[in-house]
Amino acid sequence: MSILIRNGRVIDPDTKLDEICDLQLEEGRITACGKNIEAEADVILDATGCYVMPGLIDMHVHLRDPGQTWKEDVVSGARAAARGGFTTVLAMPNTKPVIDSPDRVDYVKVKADYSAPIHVLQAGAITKGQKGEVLADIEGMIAHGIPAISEDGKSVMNAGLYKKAMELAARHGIPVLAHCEDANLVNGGCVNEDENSRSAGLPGIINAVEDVIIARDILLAEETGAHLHLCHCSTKGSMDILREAKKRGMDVSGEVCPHHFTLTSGDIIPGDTNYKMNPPLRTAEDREALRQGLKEDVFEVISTDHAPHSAEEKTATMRKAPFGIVGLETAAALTLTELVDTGILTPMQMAEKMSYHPARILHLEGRGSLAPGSEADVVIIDPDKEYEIDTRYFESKGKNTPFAGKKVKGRIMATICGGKIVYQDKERNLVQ
Ligand SMILES: NC(=O)N[C@@H](CC(=O)O)C(=O)O
Ligand SMILES: [Zn+2]
Repeated sequence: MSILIRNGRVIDPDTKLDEICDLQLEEGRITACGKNIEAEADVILDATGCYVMPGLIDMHVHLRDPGQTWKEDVVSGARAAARGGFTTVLAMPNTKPVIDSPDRVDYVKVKADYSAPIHVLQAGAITKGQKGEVLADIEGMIAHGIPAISEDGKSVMNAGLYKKAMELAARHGIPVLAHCEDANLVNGGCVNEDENSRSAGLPGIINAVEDVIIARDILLAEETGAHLHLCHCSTKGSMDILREAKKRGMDVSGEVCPHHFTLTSGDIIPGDTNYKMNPPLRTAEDREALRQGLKEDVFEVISTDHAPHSAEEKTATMRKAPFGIVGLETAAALTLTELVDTGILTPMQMAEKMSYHPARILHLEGRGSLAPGSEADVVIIDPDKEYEIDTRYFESKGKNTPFAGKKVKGRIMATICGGKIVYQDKERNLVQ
């Protein structure tokens, strides 16, 4: 199978190329990039007016498989990813049961290999059952292919245990993905602690819940030499502390999710649990700091924290409903609309944060790049296409998003994974 993508704006952070040209894919690899490639191809795609980027990579998704497959499963999640322009996702281990052993890593791997249209990677939990008491079989899971460890959904509150996990991660050269939340400071909070939470009479979550653990984890990473990656940063403090750590030359990185750079707690529609996620929507000051941190590359990654829940579960009250919103099918459009179209990020930075840096941090050889020899994982995006987000078209089982009905600019036209077209927009046919 060979594909020739003609006349797109090819944006490749790896080779720093940003120009209108053609891209050739053969037998699952990128084989050529240049102007007016004269070659036979099984499929020719006309990408005029579109960005052609390395397939997007999402370092933070919840696929709910095993155990809660009414919310999502490996296959529905992977289809949603393909529709969102993603060719690789990393699933978090807070499933039921928790992915804390080589066998459970294999379960996801086998299911994905047989049935998922894109690459699905699995992160291993840090402690058995995410109970925070004893370490999981981290080395066993590394032998079975996990690219990272994470206790996502919570923090490992025992710093001594966490330090041991970091030492293992450092020894094996894999990153530690840190969900930063001090369990003893949360205090039953369900939204950000501010005048909005107080007027709604809801228990609030203070910024220190996140910042205290970010600071602790950075000190532990400094001590152990582990690569620390901060998940879903939401506060101004996270940006300030991360920037300081980088100034000291530390190997630490951080991600921001589209909802945190788009919305604030002031946008919450009272009682609408599609605005409830963890960490919560913060203040305008926090959002500005996140945007600035993305612009200045303090945060090198945009991830979705795709967290599907069923409509029934989300009909509960703000206090009782589960935390989390879906993100795979809205992330590229929100990034384009909120950050690229506004001049905060260049298209190149978008490709860096949504593909190149995730590949680099997770050590995914041959991904996040359009250089010849790389895997033929490519996304074609029309940055000018305007439309309203409509959850009826979502491939995800989860429809829990605060962005339903939002007008956005930027649409995935095609997703190619391993040299195969795994998603194509129905309105505009690129095939010539
Ligand atoms: N982010 C969320 O609000 N929820 C996530 C957990 C997490 O990513 O921390 C989930 O698993 O539902
Ligand atoms: Zn988390």
